[in-house]
Amino acid sequence: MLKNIAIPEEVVEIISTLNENGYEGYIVGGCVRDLLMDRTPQDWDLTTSAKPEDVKKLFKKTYDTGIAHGTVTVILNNKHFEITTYRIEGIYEDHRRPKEVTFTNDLEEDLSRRDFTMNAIAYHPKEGFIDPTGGIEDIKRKSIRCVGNPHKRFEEDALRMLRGIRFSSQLDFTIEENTLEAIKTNAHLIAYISAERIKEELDKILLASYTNKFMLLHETRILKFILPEVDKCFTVEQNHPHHVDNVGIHTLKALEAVDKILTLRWTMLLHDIGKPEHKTTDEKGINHFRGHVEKSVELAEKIMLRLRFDKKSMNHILKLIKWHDSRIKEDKQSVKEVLYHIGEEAFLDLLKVQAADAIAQNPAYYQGKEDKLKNLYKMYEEIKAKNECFTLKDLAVNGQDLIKTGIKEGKQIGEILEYLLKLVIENPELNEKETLLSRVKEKYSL
Ligand SMILES: Nc1ccn([C@@H]2O[C@H](COP(=O)(O)OP(=O)(O)OP(=O)(O)O)[C@@H](O)[C@H]2O)c(=O)n1
Repeated sequence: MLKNIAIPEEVVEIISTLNENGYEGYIVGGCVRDLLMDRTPQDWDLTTSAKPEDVKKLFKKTYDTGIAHGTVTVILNNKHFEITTYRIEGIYEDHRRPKEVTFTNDLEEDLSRRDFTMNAIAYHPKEGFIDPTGGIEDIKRKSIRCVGNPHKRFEEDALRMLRGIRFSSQLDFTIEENTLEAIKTNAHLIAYISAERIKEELDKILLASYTNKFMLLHETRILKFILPEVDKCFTVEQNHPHHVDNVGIHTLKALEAVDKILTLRWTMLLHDIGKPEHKTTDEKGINHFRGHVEKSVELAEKIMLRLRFDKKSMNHILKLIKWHDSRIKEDKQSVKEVLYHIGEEAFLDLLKVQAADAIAQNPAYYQGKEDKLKNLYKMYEEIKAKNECFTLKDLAVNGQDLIKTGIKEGKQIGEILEYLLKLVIENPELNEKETLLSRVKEKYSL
């Protein structure tokens, strides 16, 4: 423990300043947890017996962060450190934040109001660890356990249930039995949490190293409340030669198979959510899902609006879901047509999405698909290397050129450009100004 990671000199300086002025000061929370696991902390949070106004007097550069909750940020060497006064939280009214907080002089009281034992450890460079709830042992056991009564912890702040599952998927920790039971019992309280905070935690889970822990969201019933459309997928069997798993398990496998990029992870999570509503079974017992892609797009849009996705990510994800099942023919012309329709960025992502989707299906099916996708990528490279045209901006002729030949400004210009682009996609050698203009003159008798 603490083998490789040094505590920044500024943190040591802040603690010394507090101590020299008669106050206690410790680092606390996520950074102590990270230190104990030999991980580099993202930020360093401190806790102190000094009241916020005293903290402000001790340091030159400070600003109020959450003064009502006792947090002041100190700036040292251009780095920012949050210092929060020891506090006891008052009554929680909305299952998210305490109505008021009371300051205390007792570190242990402060530690005992925190969410999990692994987050309730304080550290002082001279005194070492202060760990009244057994957090160090739990970290060694790779166990996530609530401080005190888990029901009370989750009733106070329902977001903690999602945080617990997020930590489990980031750290590969197991959620301790009573804590897990309490999540199952209190799952419905997640409805009190804002869409933004839910999305933030889901994003972290989707980008975590142990995405298989996503299953905990289903098992605890949290998923039923935050993404019922995805939750339903776990009850839908596919009974199809291409699929060995139910839709939910397939979704999780596809998630793991795609690059750790948020838009791709969300695409995989939502790509089949239309399936539960579009299942039909044929006489051989094989299930079919005709029309599910359109339904997936429709439901995905609703979910992303609900979770307040930014427009750009949302449109990209919708495009990938819409195209995820498309069969791109293995010829350069078809590749160029797809490139024209969805653009380069989406095309490259689509190949990744189709690969992940196939890997997550019956393994026998992926073998053929892998070669096909590689081939499509090769064709794309060739198109790029030869500078072959697939967008209007690559066309050797533009609207102005057409106007100069005597065509009137308006709708017809657009139609002619589309016609020329199609022609050039089929016959790349025609992409020269003179050639294209003479084609136009011929076709439109100019
Ligand atoms: N709902 C919450 C959020 C936070 N905390 C406490 O506040 C500390 C700091 O919270 P935060 O910075 O949000 O999380 P970290 O634990 O630092 O982890 P991460 O930065 O990975 O989110 C936590 O360690 C925990 O002790 C809590 O008790 N309940």
